[in-house]
Amino acid sequence: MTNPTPAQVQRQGATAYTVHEPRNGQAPQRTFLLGHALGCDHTMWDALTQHLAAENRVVCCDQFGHGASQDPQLVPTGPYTMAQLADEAAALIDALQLGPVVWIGLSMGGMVGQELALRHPDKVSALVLANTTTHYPFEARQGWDTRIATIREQGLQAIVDMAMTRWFHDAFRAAQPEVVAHWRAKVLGCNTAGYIACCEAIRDVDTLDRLHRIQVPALVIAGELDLGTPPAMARAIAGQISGAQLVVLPEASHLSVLEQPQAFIQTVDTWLQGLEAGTA
Ligand SMILES: O=C(O)CC1=CCC(=O)O1
Repeated sequence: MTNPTPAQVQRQGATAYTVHEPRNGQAPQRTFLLGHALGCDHTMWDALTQHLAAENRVVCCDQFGHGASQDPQLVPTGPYTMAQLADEAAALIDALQLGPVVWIGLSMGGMVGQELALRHPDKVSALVLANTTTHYPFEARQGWDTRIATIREQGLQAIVDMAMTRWFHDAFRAAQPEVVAHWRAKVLGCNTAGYIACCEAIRDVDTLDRLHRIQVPALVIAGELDLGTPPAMARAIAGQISGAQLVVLPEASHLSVLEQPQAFIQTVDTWLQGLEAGTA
């Protein structure tokens, strides 16, 4: 696993975040704000952060109930909504005076990014939406209800192995058990109520009818083996945002940035170069 230059965890209200200033010592070319998946934390982005922070400012935040955003005095009680999580991200952008950011979000982070761009269009200059969806069909929403009920009754331990099979495909789990163990421990390290509250926001995500309003450049990334947010969901997003690019990563399932970090980084880089050249 790639570790970025250490950055101190800081806090804005209930939200913990890290800031990486450009390593080249120059003014940042762009400012990126990175939103992680359910059950993870900002370190999910270590490889991408390390790469982008060569020339850019990179801010990573921990979602309520995750990582270092677990102070019971500060973190709101659930259920959460995607609008609420997006407003929290907007408040962070304002508090840190980040200006319009390139939001990169995976799964839950991609859902927050959609709402952020819809509710606060002045705060987003471009979007990367990875392994995410605009909504869930009825059966999948029932699946989230079942997951929530199971956690309420038996704790996160009861769902963590299922989560690993959704996050990482069979060959990856066999080849890199230490990575799987690391992220399994992250799930168990979440605040149970916060995890459930985020599940409720995810279950109710609903942006499809509004997505056409997004005007900024967008890159949509899918994993060809992702069962939770399959490529069809990515196609639906890309079909609604004018000019969006869609890339389906081979041999990747849900946590594509962890399974295929180099391919993920290369995809983002190529798209950013296209933005600069005016071709994306
Ligand atoms: O945990 C999962 O099953 C996959 C997932 C859906 C939204 C998210 O952030 O992770």
